[in-house]
Amino acid sequence: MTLAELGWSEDFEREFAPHRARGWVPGRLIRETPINYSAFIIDDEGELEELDLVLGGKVWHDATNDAELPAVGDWVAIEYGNEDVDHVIRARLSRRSCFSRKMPGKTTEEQVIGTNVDVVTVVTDPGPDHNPRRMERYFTLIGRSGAKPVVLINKSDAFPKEQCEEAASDLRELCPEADIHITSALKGDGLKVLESYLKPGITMCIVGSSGVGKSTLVNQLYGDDWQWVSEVNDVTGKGRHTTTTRELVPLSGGGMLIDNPGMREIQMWTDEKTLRDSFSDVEQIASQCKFHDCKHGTDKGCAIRAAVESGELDVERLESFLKLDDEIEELKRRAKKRQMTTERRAKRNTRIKARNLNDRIEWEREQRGEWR
Ligand SMILES: Nc1nc2c(ncn2[C@@H]2O[C@H](COP(=O)(O)OP(=O)(O)OP(=O)(O)O)[C@@H](O)[C@H]2O)c(=O)[nH]1
Ligand SMILES: [Zn+2]
Repeated sequence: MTLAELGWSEDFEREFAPHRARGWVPGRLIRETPINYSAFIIDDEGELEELDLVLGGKVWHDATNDAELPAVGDWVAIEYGNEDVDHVIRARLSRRSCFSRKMPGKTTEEQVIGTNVDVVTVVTDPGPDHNPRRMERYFTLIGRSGAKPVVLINKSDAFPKEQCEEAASDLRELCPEADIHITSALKGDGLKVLESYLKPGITMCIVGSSGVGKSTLVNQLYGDDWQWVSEVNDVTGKGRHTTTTRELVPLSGGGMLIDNPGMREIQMWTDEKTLRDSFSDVEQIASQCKFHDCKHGTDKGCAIRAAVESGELDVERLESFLKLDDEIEELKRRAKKRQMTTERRAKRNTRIKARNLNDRIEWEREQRGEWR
């Protein structure tokens, strides 16, 4: 295997020159845990090798926020350690693209899901999942990342041809930059489309609602050597293949997939936004209730109840709105659990600093302003 097959390019090589001069080697991050990172490197024999790394003090120090810290997909400069000293990330190369989103909940912190992603594939279907408003959110997210948007309108075998074409033309209108394909994973043409993008060195993410055929497609890509278990019961990642699995997977046919819990949650997040948006008229009325935590029952000064009484708001619509709140509560509960995991992760920096004596010395020296 070569660096190029891992996504390395001449631009990276140029940026890496000063690091090479110091004897550091390039590696691509494939995993991030609360205490360390793992990366792929290409060893002297041209073999793919996996290394565990700790974060160097300067990299941590130079990051002005969490989003600038190394993340899965990043290229980093590695200083080799030995039996007694950890391998250390000494620098992060600039990102060609960055797939991120705002963290769930009230924080405005940006959460990086994957970097140096070339193609983001959204899988949907022409029937129950077809939802231009939700797709618009995906397109915004992908557009911001710098990756190429590709859509598979899957399960074409189960819907009339005209319905597939109609869905495709809706989406083409919505996002002319996107490649829109009508596919059937069952018939195997979905795999062909994915493979046409997955040239050597190309990194792809696959997102989309539950049940649209993502794992079917990914399992076809992996072939016999892997199974993608997409059932995620909760945010701890339970039910996934394994929690310590690589989040960046090289495919035997070329190209790589980035798949991590954040990627799977995009679906949850977009659904919450779409759900809320579809009731914006009711939300608007609710915002005029006297109490911000109004249950719209017997509370004093309830604008919703007034709107129902005056006929401005339909009772049935109110009922689904009230149910919607429960649904969103459930989504938030899951998001919060996820955020707790992320916050634990944010604490890793102190631990990393304490983990490695050399790094702590370097860190303390920096704190005293002795760095260079
Ligand atoms: N008719 C038809 N069914 C499909 C196709 N692709 C997948 N399915 C079926 O749709 C169901 C859901 O497919 P999955 O691959 O599990 O969907 P997913 O997107 O991974 O869903 P989650 O696991 O919930 O994230 C399965 O029963 C598949 O066999 C297709 O092209 N045509
Ligand atoms: Zn009210």
